Amino acid sequence: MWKEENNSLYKRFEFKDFSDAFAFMTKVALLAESSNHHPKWTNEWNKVEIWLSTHDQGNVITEKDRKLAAAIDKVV
Ligand SMILES: C[C@H](O)[C@H](O)[C@H]1CNC2=NC(N)=NC(=O)C2=N1
Repeated sequence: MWKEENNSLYKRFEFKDFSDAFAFMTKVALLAESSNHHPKWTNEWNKVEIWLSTHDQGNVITEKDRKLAAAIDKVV
């Protein structure tokens, strides 16, 4: 479930190991490039944390963030 936190959509993902986490990140990177909308994220071994906001609109949550969040949920 994505949470609204400090004007961002936030979600934490956990995988079996680093390889699965990085495979997920690779898919998200491709989604981000094709929509020209990029996550702020961290990765530590099997965990990936993602924050989505729209800088161009002054760092607020917009439809672009909601669309990317929905697309990310589909590639997990
Ligand atoms: C110039 C370029 O279109 C912008 O910087 C894009 C790139 N990726 C982006 N990603 C995110 N998350 N928010 C933005 O506002 C944004 N803007």
